[in-house]
Amino acid sequence: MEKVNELIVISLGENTLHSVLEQVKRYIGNQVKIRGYSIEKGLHEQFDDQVVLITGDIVFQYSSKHIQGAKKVMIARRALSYEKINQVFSLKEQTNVLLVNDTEESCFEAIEQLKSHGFQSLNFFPYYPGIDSFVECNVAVTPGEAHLTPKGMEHVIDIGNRQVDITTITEIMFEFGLLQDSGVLASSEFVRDVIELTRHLWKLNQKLDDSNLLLSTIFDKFPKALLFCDKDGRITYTNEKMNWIFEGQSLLGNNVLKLIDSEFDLQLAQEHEDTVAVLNDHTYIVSVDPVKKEGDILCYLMEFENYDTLKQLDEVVRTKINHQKFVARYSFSHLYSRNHQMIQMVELAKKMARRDSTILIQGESGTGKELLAQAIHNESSRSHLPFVAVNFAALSSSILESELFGYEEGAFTGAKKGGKRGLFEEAHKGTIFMDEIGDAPLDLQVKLLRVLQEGVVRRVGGNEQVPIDVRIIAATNLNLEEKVREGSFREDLYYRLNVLPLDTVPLRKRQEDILPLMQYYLTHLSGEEIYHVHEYMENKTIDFFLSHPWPGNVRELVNVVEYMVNVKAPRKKIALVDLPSYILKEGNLMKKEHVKQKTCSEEKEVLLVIDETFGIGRRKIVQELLNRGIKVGEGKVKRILEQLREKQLIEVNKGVRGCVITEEGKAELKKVFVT
Ligand SMILES: Nc1ncnc2c1ncn2[C@@H]1O[C@H](COP(=O)(O)OP(=O)(O)OP(=O)(O)O)[C@@H](O)[C@H]1O
Repeated sequence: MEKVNELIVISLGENTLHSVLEQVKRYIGNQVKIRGYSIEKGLHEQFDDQVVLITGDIVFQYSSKHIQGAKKVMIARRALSYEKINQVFSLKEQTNVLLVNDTEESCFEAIEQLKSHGFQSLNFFPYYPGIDSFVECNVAVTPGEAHLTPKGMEHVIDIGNRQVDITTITEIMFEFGLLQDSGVLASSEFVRDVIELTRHLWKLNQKLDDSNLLLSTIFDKFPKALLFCDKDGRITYTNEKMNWIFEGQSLLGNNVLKLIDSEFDLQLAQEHEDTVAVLNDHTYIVSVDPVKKEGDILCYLMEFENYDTLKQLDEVVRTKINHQKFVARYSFSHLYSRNHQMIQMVELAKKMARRDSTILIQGESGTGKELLAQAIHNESSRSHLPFVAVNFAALSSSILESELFGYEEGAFTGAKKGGKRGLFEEAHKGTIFMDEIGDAPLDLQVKLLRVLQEGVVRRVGGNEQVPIDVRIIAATNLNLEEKVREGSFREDLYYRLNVLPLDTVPLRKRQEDILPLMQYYLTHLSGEEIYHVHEYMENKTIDFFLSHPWPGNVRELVNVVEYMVNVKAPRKKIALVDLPSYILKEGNLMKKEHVKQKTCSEEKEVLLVIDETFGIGRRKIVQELLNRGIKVGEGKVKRILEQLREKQLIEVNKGVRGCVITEEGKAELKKVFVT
């Protein structure tokens, strides 16, 4: 029999015919002649001994007489075009949709296919030319037959002609013996189609990714912690600040109700404007907003604002507004520390606040001595009465005297008419804070002592004794014991002041406080809610801060934070180079010293402690070494002291004078620490 090299394609409508012809020609158009016919236009030929491709079962019914003598009849399997189907995804569940096609059968076929592709939740109703009646719908979906949709249809989605699938193409090729020659070509054509489709999907994805990035950047810059969760509370999105509440860990997929304290209720929370909730041991003001689409709740947006910070800001604002001359602004809630020694000290201070005895606060500059004094006053029964601060380092002896004790009219040239009440009188019934008391001139010390002993003041130029009832809190960053030994501070005054001693701890000895204090002040000074310092600065900057010696203590830290808040560029974290140069220099110096100290023997460590703390006893040396991370028992320190004494590097005195370094000792230290 003569070899047939022609393919006959028969479809119901012209539209489908053109689409199928175009597709089949792409694969085998070079090797096989292809002719097409539609039932729509009418069939007049017989296709005996021909190879025939029909576009559906229904075509068979209409063309059976013409193709019964055909050599082979194949039915094309056709798939939906994924490229165009995405519009159907935008339809809401349970929407009534008119499926428009050229025949009843092709309508049902397309409906079946759409359902099998996951569109079960749409209600499809068929529409084809000649249908008796049909369900009125607002939306029509059609595979390439948009021209058939009934008039007045608002929304028509054309998902395009269905594509002849690869198995049908393979069947045709097999029939024409082309599989070996063109099979590769056909499959590569098919692969190309798949690649095209993938590229298209990738582009769509890319667009989604871009808008996601945009949105998450906006959310990350938002000043509060945010999350989205579904109706059951399962978290679907969190911004950076939210993650920092949980120390940077991702919360996606967790249930927000399990993260919040048990009494929290999503429904109730959205009815109230602000609800208080506890998360990871901190209190937050939470507001919940439902995100709705066409009346249905899609998800919830939850905002969290740090309640503790808000409360403190509120207190500061209130005390600033109320600020009068003699008001203490700070309370214990402003004094932050996780350090064991500091916590104990604060507990002690709270107890002392209840009594009236004199307190002496000793500690390095910037460690919060004044803050502590104000907190003690505000915790005491005198809190509603004046808190008067006087700085002994800032004023000369004569001015100090008239400021403290007041003066009578005509007491000296320039004295005010009618005289002036002194600070002791102003502080009557309240507290007087004598800052930098170590700098008080000796002559004034005598007068102070008398006031403390007798509870009366005498104005400059006056004779009258004015009784005063004040609570005294003194502070110094100098070593008063040493000053007593040197003779520059009166021993009797020292004992009079040192009734209730408190010692603040330098920041370098409480590393655990550095980052929380930074976070606290970043939030206060930037006006933004900073949930974790990592939001604000690079890891290297954080490491630097953790190893910085902080000679200016918390005051220095507050200054650095203020500097950072001023220089920080939007969307950029603070890097080391952004820090003020003085702090970088301090850091380097410290590192060198640290290296040297590490190489130093215990004997040298003890010598160093004695050098730094004039007249120190054995027990205090052990404690000081511990503070520096060196554990040496008292017995060993005793032996070391003995050796140092034998080498004449120190003098060991009995009683208060303790151990003192000698000139030889100092020279020895220099040898160790020469760079
Ligand atoms: N534990 C702390 N928590 C929060 N802020 C602190 C703390 N300690 C100190 N500060 C802050 O550090 C700064 C310096 O504190 P303060 O003036 O009380 O130090 P000081 O020891 O009195 O310093 P100086 O001896 O130089 O007078 C202040 O802004 C204070 O609020």
